[in-house]
Amino acid sequence: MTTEVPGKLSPGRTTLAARVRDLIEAVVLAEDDPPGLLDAAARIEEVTESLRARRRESPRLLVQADTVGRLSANNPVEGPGNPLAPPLSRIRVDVDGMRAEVTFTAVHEGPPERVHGGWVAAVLDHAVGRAVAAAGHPAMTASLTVDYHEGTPYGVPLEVEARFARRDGRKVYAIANISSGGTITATASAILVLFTGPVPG
Ligand SMILES: CCCCCCCC(=O)SCCNC(=O)CCNC(=O)[C@H](O)C(C)(C)COP(=O)(O)OP(=O)(O)OC[C@H]1O[C@@H](n2cnc3c(N)ncnc32)[C@H](O)[C@@H]1OP(=O)(O)O
Repeated sequence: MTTEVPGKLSPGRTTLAARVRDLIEAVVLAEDDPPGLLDAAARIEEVTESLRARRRESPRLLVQADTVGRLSANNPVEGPGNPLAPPLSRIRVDVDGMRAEVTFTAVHEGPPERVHGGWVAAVLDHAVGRAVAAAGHPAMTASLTVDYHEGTPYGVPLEVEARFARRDGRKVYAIANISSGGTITATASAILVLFTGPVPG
């Protein structure tokens, strides 16, 4: 079952997700103090159980969202309701494409001081999906080629850009990049295939 929330998400949900994001970072950076860590684990388990007692059937939480129409606030890249999402901010979507900001943290570290390539690819994948939907061609990624030009830093705001390139039958081509302070660290080219049925939210 999905829940449609017109307009904005409830502040409770975004605040909870933000605090859990902080928690995940604190866990990753916590000093190795076994009794302290076990005590924290027990307290977290209590909170988890209280939330689980009010569990919904589906992770989907649909909100109105710009030109895409509907997008889950629990989307794992963009969604402010999902603690796993970095999430994206300052999202601007129009027929020309998508621009957004994202700030990764130590949680996303792959190479020392740099973002894991899988997270960079996830953001680029999401961005091309958003860009083609905004251009009027909602589609699923069939192929994503990512070139990592430089390490992508975390702890600083990064710019994400994606745009629709062209369409050939059901195939939709798009490109995207992620940059830090004007330096492009990774680029992607993607082939997406148009949805044949209803577009999932
Ligand atoms: C707005 C929301 C923003 C969020 C965006 C999130 C982006 C995502 O993460 S999408 C999720 C990840 N992607 C997926 O799960 C997709 C999994 N793959 C599939 O479901 C299917 O392979 C699918 C739907 C892409 C294509 O299958 P199907 O509909 O049977 O198409 P099919 O007939 O095989 O191919 C259609 C065309 O695409 C081409 N094609 C298919 N796969 C590829 C590929 N990997 N590389 C190149 N071309 C391909 C085919 O050659 C064919 O071309 P042509 O029309 O010229 O003959």
